[in-house]
Amino acid sequence: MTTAPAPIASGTAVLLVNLGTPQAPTPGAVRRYLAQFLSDPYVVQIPRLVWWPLLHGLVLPLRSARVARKYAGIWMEGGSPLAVHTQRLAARLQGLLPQVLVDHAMRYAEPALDARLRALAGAGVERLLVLPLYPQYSSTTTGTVAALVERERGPMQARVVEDYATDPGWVDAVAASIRAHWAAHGRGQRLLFSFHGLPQRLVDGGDPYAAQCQASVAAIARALGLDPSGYAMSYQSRFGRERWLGPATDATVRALAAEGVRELDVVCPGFATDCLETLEEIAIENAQLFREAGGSRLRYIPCLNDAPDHAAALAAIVRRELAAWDRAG
Ligand SMILES: C=CC1=C(C)c2cc3[nH]c(cc4nc(cc5[nH]c(cc1n2)c(C)c5CCC(=O)O)C(CCC(=O)O)=C4C)c(C)c3C=C
Ligand SMILES: [Fe+2]
Ligand SMILES: [Fe+2]
Repeated sequence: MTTAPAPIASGTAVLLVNLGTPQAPTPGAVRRYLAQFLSDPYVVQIPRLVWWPLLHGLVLPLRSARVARKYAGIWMEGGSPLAVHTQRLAARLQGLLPQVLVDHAMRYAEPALDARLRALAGAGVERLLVLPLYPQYSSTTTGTVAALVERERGPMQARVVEDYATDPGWVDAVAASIRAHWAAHGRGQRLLFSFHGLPQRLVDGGDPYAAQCQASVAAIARALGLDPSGYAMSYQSRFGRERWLGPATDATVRALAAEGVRELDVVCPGFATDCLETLEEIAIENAQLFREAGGSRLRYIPCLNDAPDHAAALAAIVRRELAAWDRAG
């Protein structure tokens, strides 16, 4: 992970950046990961003097072991799903873009973003296109990646893709994955689009995330020819006590069961790769909630991960961004 990539002729590289994930499904590794993640002022905006004792005295001791057990339930042979799928997607993208170097990094944990930036600069990269693996922009995700890139890019010129929430190639890839899932596993009575949540305060303060999630849903539903009565949208993974974006996924899943929906399909187009929040929270926890509320089956539709048309959509975004960069000089 720390070896410098070979120099490339064009001096241009593409860096995929994902959130990051623990190195092992153990309380210690989860604690180290959460400590770094939840110390980022872009993610938690409580003053350090107040937050630090709470984080280290309460949140980490209470959360680490419980969350480690959840990771253990979804761990793959090659590691955490988010790490495995991100690595495979980067390899697939490199195959489609032989003229540039494709690398990947994580905002938290390994391979660390700041270390990859130094390695790329050291390998002679002059121009770096950063593609955060978040289709919808939020200051808590894309924003913190952009800030770290700006601080650590060294002599490289860097450009960050802000979002691809309604990119036609990406929308078509998501729609195709939903159609393929219906063809292989049957189609439920309703399709739920579930996105990671965000404190409502950030949305009120101008974060475009919620509007972009809505735009993604509208575009995917249009590509599928869905009637508004055929789908719903909600936000999952609430953290802490303040009000988060709603409606909440767990309440929505229960409400749909109470309404008489027996077979429910759930897709998570805010996540480029499968992770704890999809494989555990949706496919295990919410599936159980749905059954407890009277539903018969919740079918989780996987993320695009390293699907060929996912890599093709990202390659098209990269080519377009590099061309725009060339034109801008
Ligand atoms: C204040 C807390 C959090 C904000 C704001 C937040 C925004 C946010 N997160 C994602 C994507 C992912 N989050 C994941 C896990 C995760 N998220 C939080 C907290 C906030 N997220 C925590 C504490 C955790 C860890 C798990 C837990 O302790 O419950 C993941 C999965 C990581 C994995 O290893 O699989 C992803 C992906 C987005 C897109 C987002 C804002 C829009
Ligand atoms: Fe999160
Ligand atoms: Fe969660």
